[in-house]
Order: sequence, then C-alpha cells, then structure tokens
Amino acid sequence: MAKLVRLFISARQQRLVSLVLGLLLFGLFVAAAALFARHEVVRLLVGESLPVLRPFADRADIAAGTFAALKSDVTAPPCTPEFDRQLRRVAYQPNRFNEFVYAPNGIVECTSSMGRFDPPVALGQPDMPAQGREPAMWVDRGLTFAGLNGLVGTVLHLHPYAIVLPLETVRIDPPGWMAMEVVFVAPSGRWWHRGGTPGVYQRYVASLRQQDGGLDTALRNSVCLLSGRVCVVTEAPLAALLSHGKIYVIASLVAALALAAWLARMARVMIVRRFAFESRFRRHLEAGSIVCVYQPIMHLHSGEIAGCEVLARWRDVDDSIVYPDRFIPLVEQAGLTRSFTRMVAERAHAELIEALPEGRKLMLTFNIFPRDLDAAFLCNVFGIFASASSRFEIGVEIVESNVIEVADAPLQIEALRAAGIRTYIDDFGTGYSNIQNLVALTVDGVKLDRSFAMAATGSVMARMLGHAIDMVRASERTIVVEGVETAERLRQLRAVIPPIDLVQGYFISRPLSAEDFAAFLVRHAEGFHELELVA
Ligand SMILES: Nc1nc2c(ncn2[C@@H]2O[C@H](COP(=O)(O)O[C@H]3[C@@H](O)[C@H](n4cnc5c(=O)[nH]c(N)nc54)O[C@@H]3COP(=O)(O)O)[C@@H](O)[C@H]2O)c(=O)[nH]1
Repeated sequence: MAKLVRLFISARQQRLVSLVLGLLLFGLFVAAAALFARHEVVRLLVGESLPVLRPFADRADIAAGTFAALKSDVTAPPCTPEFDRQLRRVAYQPNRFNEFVYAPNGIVECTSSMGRFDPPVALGQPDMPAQGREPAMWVDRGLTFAGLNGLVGTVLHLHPYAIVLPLETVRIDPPGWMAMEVVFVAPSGRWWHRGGTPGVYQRYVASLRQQDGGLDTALRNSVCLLSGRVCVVTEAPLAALLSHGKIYVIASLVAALALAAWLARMARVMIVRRFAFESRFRRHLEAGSIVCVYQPIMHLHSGEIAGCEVLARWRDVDDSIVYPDRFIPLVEQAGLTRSFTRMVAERAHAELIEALPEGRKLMLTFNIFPRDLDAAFLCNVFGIFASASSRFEIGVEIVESNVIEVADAPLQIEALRAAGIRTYIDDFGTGYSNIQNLVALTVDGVKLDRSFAMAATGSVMARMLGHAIDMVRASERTIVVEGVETAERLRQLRAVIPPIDLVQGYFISRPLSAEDFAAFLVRHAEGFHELELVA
C-alpha cells in the first residue's frame, strides 16, 4: 500500500502516472471508436446485403404459393391428360413458376413440359433435404430426368410435386470499399457461387475457423435467408475502410488524443491536490501517525543525563518520516495546536512508561505552541504524567518572541510553576530576543538557540555565545545550550565559569526512539563520558 501511495506523492511519479493514464485512456478511446466504427461498418454491410437477398426471398414465396396452388388446384388422377391440363393451368397463373414435375417420394412420374423421358426416374438425394417449410432442394441439377436434356436448374420438391427453376445467378454492384458474394449453402457445408466476387465466401469461412488467432485484415459479415440456404457474404478490407474514411479516422484519433490528454491532466490535478503534502497531512493527522523522538539533555559537568526533549515527527502515508519544520506551520494554520500537543504528550507518556527503567527520574521538555500558553490546558494535557510525577519533571518550551504575544503570559507561567510544570524560553538569542522580556517573564530556564553552539570556532556567533550565556546567567535562569555538535565545543562550554547547567546536541546524541533512549540511559548510567574517550 505504502508503495502504491508513493507513486502518487513524488512529482516525477505523478507525471508518470498521468502519462500512463493518458496513454491508457487514449488506447481505450481508440478501442471504443474502433468498436463503434466496426458496428457502423457491419450495419452498412447488412444494409447492402438485404436488397441482394430480397429476390431470393421473393422466389421462395412464389415457390411456396406455387406448391400451394398445385396442391389445391390439381385434383385429377396423376399423369392423366386432365392432370396435365390442371398442371398447365397453374403454370399460366400470374406469379407462378411453370415447370412442374409429379414426383411422389422423389420418383418422377410425369412433367408439365411434356419432355421426353422414361418414367419412373429417381431424383436422388437432395443437396438440401426438406426442412420445416423449406422444400428439398437440388442445386444445378441436370434436368434430363424431366426430358430437358443438356439443361441444369434448381429443383425444389415438396411431396408430391417438384418445381424446376432455371439456373439463377445475380448481378451485384457493391460500393468500392467492399466486396460481396452470394452463395447457396447446403447443411453439409457444400456451397454454390450465385453472384458477386468469387472468393469472398471462402475467406469468410476461413476467418471463422481462425477466429481465435491471428489478425484479420478485413471486416466480414454474412446475412442468410431461408434457413441459411441463401447467404450474402460481405467483406470490407481494413485498408479500404481506412482510406475511404480517412477524415473520420484522423478526426477520431485527434479527438481521442485531446480527450485523453485533458482527462490525464485533470487526473493529475486531482492527484496533486489530493496527495499534496498539505492535504495528506490534514487527512492523516491522527494519534497513530505521530512519532515521538527523544533527544537527551545532559548536565554539562557531571555528564549525568538529566532527561530529554520530546520532539514530534509525522509518519506520512508512504511511511516516510516527516520533520516538524514542514508540518508545524500546518498544525497552526488548521487550528489543531491543542489536539496536536495532547497527542504528542499521550504518545510520549505511553512510550516512556513502557520503555524506561523504573525509578529513573527524568526531566521531559515539550515544545508547545505560543498560543497555547494556558496553564489550565497544559496542566490538563500533562496531567497524565502526574501519577508518575516522582519520575518525570515536565517542562514546556516556548519561543520568547511569541510568549510576549500572550497577554497574561507571566500569570500563566506562574500558574504552571505552581502546578510543577517548568517553562523554558526556547531559541533565545534569535528573532526579537530582548533582555527586558527575559526579566519580565519568570521562566525557569532559557535554551540558547543552537546557532550559537553550532557556529564555527572563532566566528562572530561563536564569540557571542559567551555573552549570551552571561546575559542569561544574570537573570538567574537555568541555562541549556543546544546544538552541541563537537567535542571541542563541549570542552569549551565546560571551561566556562561560572558553570553552564545543561547541554543538548548531536555530539551527545541525536533524537532517539523511546527504546533507543532507554538503552542510551542504561549505557550512560554512570554519566556521559565521551569527552574523556575523545581526549
Ligand atoms: N509545537 C511543537 N513544536 C515541535 C514539536 N517537535 C518539534 N518541534 C519543533 O520543530 C522544530 C524542529 O525540530 P527538530 O527537527 O526535531 O529539531 C530539533 C533537534 O533535532 C535539533 N537539534 C538538536 N541538537 C542539534 C544539533 O546538535 N545540531 C543540529 N543541527 N540540530 C540539533 O534542534 C531541534 C530542537 O529545537 P528546539 O525545539 O529549539 O529545542 C523545533 O523548533 C521544535 O521546536 C512539538 O511536538 N510541538
């Protein structure tokens, strides 16, 4: 899941996702357009086929009418002169065929044409046996049996009569982009060309056989009548279609491309909006996504670990850890400062109670938002540590420049002290730090901004470190020097007289998980003596 989410977080991946989406959509639209075009072409093929089939349907109707007339109008005993007269009467009726054969059970006994032959003659096996209302049918049958030597025709037989039809072929003139063939098809699969372009039917049958494999280069269709006996098979080669419909093809491609590009762009905008850091943070800011780390704070001279500063991190939806500089301003903007501080305090409490060795007394300092310098609220939040009050000494850090924006800051600080919560001015020496504020705010301690201790030896900032320490010491507050990154700086701080109280920085330790902090405490139970090791 985290991997999937990561896809949507980085700008490069977002671009890639939108590109892939665009291509997929383009493919989808082209496929949809191709399906629609296929449907339309098949509709046209059917439209061209039906008029070609109509004469065959008409002939079948005439045959049916003729058989009915023979049955009702010919009543004389078979093959008598009267029978012959009656046959001819039917033959002269309008819209009737006129070549009849009396052939009960397929054995020819006499005909209407008076041809010379020696009855009885068996018609033999039909090419298409009678089926439902359809008569049995012989295609291109030699007509010798009816005395019509040398002629061939189609014979229809519906007991006891047979009708002889002349050889029938059709002329068809399809549009240039398609080819057409008319065939008679027997249930056995045998077929007879009746008109159009030879080969179309064969290719159609071949394409049906290989339907599951291979690319067909033409659209094919067949429309059949009379229980599948007469079929019009049509074929539209793709090349002909593309060249015939060039304009439509180009217009469809351009439209598909434009629509896909637009949708992919919209999707990207939505992804960017949804997965922008700000919205991810707002959606997923909850107790479970807060990570606490603990940076040891050391008594400078004894090396004893006095406690730690609790620092918050946020676990992003892709499981990466985000530093506070990115999200603290968002917490403030969203007005979630109080619930955020509560979540940090509760998580730290749960982790430390679990991880720390019993009986170890520690100072814990928390960063609070300036607007939350409210003793009632803070006592309530940090009250969870009260049951373990003998174990933890709670302090809150607040940037001095912001404290002065809280009208009754001195009162709140006093109330906190009364409740056993210490206050520290954080990042002293930056921004609007001012000695008057230091005097007015009765805080317990001052944390010197880390830029002093981190400054290169001999730099202006490094030289100012001593003055900043003097200034804070004059106010009789506890001094914490942050940002101690080197043994040399620690040694320099140890040489300062009168002595500095507490130090914090990467040289002592980076912020640690609760388990690592507990292990750190065990490792340095006798005090932090790395300096001696370095020396
Ligand atoms: N309201 C809240 N603010 C919080 C909370 N957790 C953190 N913060 C504030 O975010 C700022 C950045 O904090 P972070 O990235 O955790 O950095 C801290 C230390 O890692 C860093 N530090 C400590 N020692 C050194 C060092 O030797 N070198 C070095 N380059 N950096 C070091 O300093 C940060 C601690 O700063 P401070 O708070 O001033 O003591 C920071 O401003 C936090 O206040 C929170 O839960 N609530």
